[in-house]
Amino acid sequence: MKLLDGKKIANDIKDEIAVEVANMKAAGEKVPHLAAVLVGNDGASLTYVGSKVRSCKRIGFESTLIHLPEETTEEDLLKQVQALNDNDAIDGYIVQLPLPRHIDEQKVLMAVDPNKDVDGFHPTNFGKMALDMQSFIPATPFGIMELLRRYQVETEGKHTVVIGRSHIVGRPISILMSQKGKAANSTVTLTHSRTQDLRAYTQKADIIVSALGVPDFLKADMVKEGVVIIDVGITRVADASQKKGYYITGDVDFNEVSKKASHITPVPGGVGPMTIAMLLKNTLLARERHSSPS
Ligand SMILES: Nc1nc(=O)c2c([nH]1)NC[C@@H]1CN(c3ccc(C(=O)N[C@@H](CCC(=O)O)C(=O)O)cc3)C=[N+]21
Repeated sequence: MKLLDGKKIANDIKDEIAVEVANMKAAGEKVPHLAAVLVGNDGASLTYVGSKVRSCKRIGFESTLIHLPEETTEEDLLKQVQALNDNDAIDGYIVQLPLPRHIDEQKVLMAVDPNKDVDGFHPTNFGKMALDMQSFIPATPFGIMELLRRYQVETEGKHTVVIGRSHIVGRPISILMSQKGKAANSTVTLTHSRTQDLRAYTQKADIIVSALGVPDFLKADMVKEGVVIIDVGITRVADASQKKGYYITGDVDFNEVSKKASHITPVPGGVGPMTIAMLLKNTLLARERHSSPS
């Protein structure tokens, strides 16, 4: 069994980006500037956004955190988004999800300038991705593809079973895994909560991408020997014996499934850190695309 060490690969990627940023600085160029908008005080969101800001510092990016109160109106958030679109100093930004219930998420995502949409959530970027055109690829699926590539996991002709059809993971990874050319060339089955007899699919899968958010959902008897496991689930489970009051766990029964898997991502330390690294990568790409004509 080989551990797909997202934490290590994410650090490698950050080091590579840091070198490029240093070169930009040395050439007197503007360095990438990432902004994040956070509405409210959701615990997990605070953790992720904090981690993004720290990573920016480490690799030499400029970063701006716009932290708005929970009561922020949709109108005010849309104004903030417009201001970021208009601000030439900002190369890319994200609006952290989930947003408070009184704000229409779709309206906000639609308002983001596609050229600054380093989350890749705007329909223009999503559509371009689906058509194999240059775009911003959502950070989590981008991170999964990069992890598979760097560990040279064979995907061509393999059967990939995706569990979950969310807009930010399941749906885009199903598109990326099926892409042709130099890409994954995998045969994809996208399963979800209405799938009948899910285990009939997972038992046949060469690669499983689980993005469900149900702890310990995927058990050893649901997979075949030699399977590649990508665990995207991240659930905080309350536990008074932990310093933070919770522990983090994935969708996969790691102890048992890892005995059968050829490759497996841990949680934490797998897909999560890769998500942050690829967000930074997208911001670097945004800077490069903004500074070159075309
Ligand atoms: N606009 C937007 N873009 C996102 O990309 C986005 C979002 N909203 N909302 C929430 C999800 C989730 N997400 C994660 C990022 C890093 C870790 C991560 O670093 N996880 C660590 C553990 C972190 C912890 O201690 O909680 C790990 O798996 O090792 C996890 C999850 C980005 N998301």
